[in-house]
Amino acid sequence: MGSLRVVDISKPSGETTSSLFEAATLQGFLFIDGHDFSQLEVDELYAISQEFFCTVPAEVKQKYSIRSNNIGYTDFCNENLDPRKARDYKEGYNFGNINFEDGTLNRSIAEGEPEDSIPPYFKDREVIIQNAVKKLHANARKILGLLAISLKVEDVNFFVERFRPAEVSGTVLRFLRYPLIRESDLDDMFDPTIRAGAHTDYGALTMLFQRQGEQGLQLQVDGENWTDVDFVASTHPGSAPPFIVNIGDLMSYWTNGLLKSTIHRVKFSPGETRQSDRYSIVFFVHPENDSTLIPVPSKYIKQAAVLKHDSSSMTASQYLQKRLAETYQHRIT
Ligand SMILES: O=C(O)CCC(=O)C(=O)O
Ligand SMILES: [Fe+2]
Repeated sequence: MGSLRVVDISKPSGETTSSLFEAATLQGFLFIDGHDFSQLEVDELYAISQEFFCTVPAEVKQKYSIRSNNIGYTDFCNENLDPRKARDYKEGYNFGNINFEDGTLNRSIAEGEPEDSIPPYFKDREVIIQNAVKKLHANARKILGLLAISLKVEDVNFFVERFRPAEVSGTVLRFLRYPLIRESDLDDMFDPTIRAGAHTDYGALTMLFQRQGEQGLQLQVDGENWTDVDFVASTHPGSAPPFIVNIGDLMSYWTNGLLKSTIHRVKFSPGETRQSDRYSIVFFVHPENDSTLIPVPSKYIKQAAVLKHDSSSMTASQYLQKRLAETYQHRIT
């Protein structure tokens, strides 16, 4: 497999949708250029993420530990993306239950549920994060609309109607930090080269910013070999680099496997030459909680059915709960 396709969505055309379709059906991974994020905006998000992980004391971060609603802080070795392997050496913070219309983060939705308060460090920088999630969600809806066209879905609004900005969904913004590991830091607890175990994503789409010199993401397209995802620069001056988009399990269910939810992981080579930690910013896009996972009405999908999934009786939120339970294995409440 060569490097990933770059699709520019700034002026969508027939070529854009066919390119998107090819990448989503063949690799399940691609780069999106022509989004509306400037380099400055993304740098600001990285700066917030970095300062949070490196300056907020561990006991404060732990006060906001991740709960079963997938909101909060996840500590080193808490998560098992590949449940057969060692736990992941990374830390992260998830914002969830977001209202993408007004940008409210971590809103409480179920009556009687304790509120997911935002760590004060983030609270002080809330507006920047709110603006970013609103834009991420708008970009996601644009990509979903283009996918609906490329799939020839009978109702071209099929996807966007299931991702309304103010409705409750499992959509999450996640800051991740994978610390640099030196030979002297190694112990037997974990495989030092695997930073996030092999997995597929649980949602519909994932959007991911990675920085130059901090690669490590790998895909397994053929079920055997791992391919590195390189860094790609934007063709638009002043713009942030293209973000990576990958197809998640729900989109695969919706399309009878026509769009690929590809296995991936984060791995660094032993004796790696990086000088710093790796940070990534990930936006996991989920449909409204009660969306069912029926194949979308498209002749194309009927004809091309690759996989018949037995998921039609499940909703998006039931599927998310099932996958989170496997990942955390009783380590969250
Ligand atoms: O950090 C990355 O590059 C990818 C992380 C990932 O695949 C995930 O959290 O689902
Ligand atoms: Fe992932």
